[in-house]
Amino acid sequence: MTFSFDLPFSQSIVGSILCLLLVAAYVTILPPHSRGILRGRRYVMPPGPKGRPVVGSLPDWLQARREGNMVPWLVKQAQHGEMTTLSMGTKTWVLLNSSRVVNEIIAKRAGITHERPYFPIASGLVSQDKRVFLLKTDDWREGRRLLHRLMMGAGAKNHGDLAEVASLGLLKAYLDEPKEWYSHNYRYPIAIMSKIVTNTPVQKSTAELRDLQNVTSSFLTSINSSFVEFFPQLTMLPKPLQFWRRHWEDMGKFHYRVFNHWWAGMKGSEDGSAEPSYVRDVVLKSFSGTEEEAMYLSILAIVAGADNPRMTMNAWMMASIAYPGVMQKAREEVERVCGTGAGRLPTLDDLPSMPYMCAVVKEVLRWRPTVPLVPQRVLVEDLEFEGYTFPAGTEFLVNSIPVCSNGYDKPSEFCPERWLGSKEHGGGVDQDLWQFAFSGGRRSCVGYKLAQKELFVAFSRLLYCFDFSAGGPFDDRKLNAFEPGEPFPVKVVVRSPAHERLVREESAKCDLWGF
Ligand code: HEM
Repeated sequence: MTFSFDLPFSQSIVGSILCLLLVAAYVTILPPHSRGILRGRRYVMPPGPKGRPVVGSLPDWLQARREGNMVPWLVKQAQHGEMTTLSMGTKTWVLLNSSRVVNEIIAKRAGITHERPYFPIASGLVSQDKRVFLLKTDDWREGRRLLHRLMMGAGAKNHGDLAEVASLGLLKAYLDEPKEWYSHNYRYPIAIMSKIVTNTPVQKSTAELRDLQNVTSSFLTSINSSFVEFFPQLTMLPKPLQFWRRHWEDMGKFHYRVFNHWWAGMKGSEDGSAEPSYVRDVVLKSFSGTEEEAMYLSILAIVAGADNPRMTMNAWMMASIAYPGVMQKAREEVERVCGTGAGRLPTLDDLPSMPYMCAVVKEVLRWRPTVPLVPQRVLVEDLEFEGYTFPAGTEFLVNSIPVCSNGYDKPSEFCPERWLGSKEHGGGVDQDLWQFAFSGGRRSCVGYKLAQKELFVAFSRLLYCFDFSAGGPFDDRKLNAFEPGEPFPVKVVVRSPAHERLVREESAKCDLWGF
């Protein structure tokens, strides 16, 4: 009797405890906006897709990434309005779909939106917790200060000269190896950054450059591409059960090997006889991190300073073959300033006289933004904004394609004219921050000033000296940014013997790649 009474009683206790544990476990994996009831608050979020129980929209996102459909998926999410709420496993994502809300939330409220979440895959396994770009703010601050000093400090006034000199290497390479145009588009910003960071010319083989590009592409695609980024609790499982680890750790080891190889040539010899440089005199002397952290920091400047300009130059090339009429107009402007018969190469001093070319640079950045989804910032305290209440922990992401389309007339057209005419947007290349391309707030791009100069110099000089046409069928929406070979077919031809002579004479004044 006692036995038959005790068993159901003890069973119900065990059952209740199990239920409680399950509820507690479920609550810990709820995204922040669904935990309002626990905090005694009701959060009012912008609209978004309903998603599935527990995982929300995560499976759709991961599938879109796997299939290479990330951009259309992101564009579709913007149909909900200026902001879209997505439940992503344990995370609440809010996509910012217009320049206005990026400015309001990321720039004006930077004090509470500069934090990064922890990325167990992209930052942990792939970057060994050393890539400054993804670090939490306390660990990021010192590296950022040094990067800022490098790109915005006193030395920055020479960056335009470096771009002009390196562009001579670019022109010569286009002349000698026109089929390799896409490789030259990478070596050009690498040559500039190498000089800025190490004060030495870039002396790397094509294979070495390809490795570095591969590292950058695989790093960028590792961000937010594993379900573990969205359920970080899984990293508490015993290591043998973490079946995903091996893949990402191997990637991290490859990145480390490539970085180490570059670093050996960057830090100078042990006896301190290296040229004075940012690495030797700033990073190695004043950075409080380990040498490995110094390596990641120094190489971040090179890869970040090379990859986005590379992709932007490829986008410009796409615009050149898809919109020959626009480029002809830009060329006529350059010729009005530099002469029609291969008179002289355009320089940065010509910039104020070339508003159309400045507008071309801006339009390339708007037309095909190189960072379609800017990695998230975490809100550190609850925020009331325009009728919404966002809980601390909400992750804001800049959804660049809608940001670069919303509010623009015929946004899919490449139309530099849209930047001319109005006082706010017309004129010089360096007139505003162009928030749409370089993000905003405390973590925004530190290299935007250099980018504006080097793109202006490269586009105006290439256009002055070469003709570009399609070398086969192409789709102007497919830039194949992470393709190791030619991303789309282009035929490059020097415009005339006089232009060839100009390139040869100018480039002979400097060593290879201008330094
Ligand atoms: C067309 C050229 C470029 C574009 C479109 C671009 C865009 C961006 C974007 C969108 C970010 C992310 C900001 C965020 O997370 O909110 C970024 C970060 C960064 N960019 Fe650029 N960038 C360009 C050129 C450069 C250049 C020339 C440098 C030279 C050093 C550079 C250095 C960096 C660095 C170091 C970061 C990380 C900043 C940090 O974590 O604090 N970028 N860039």
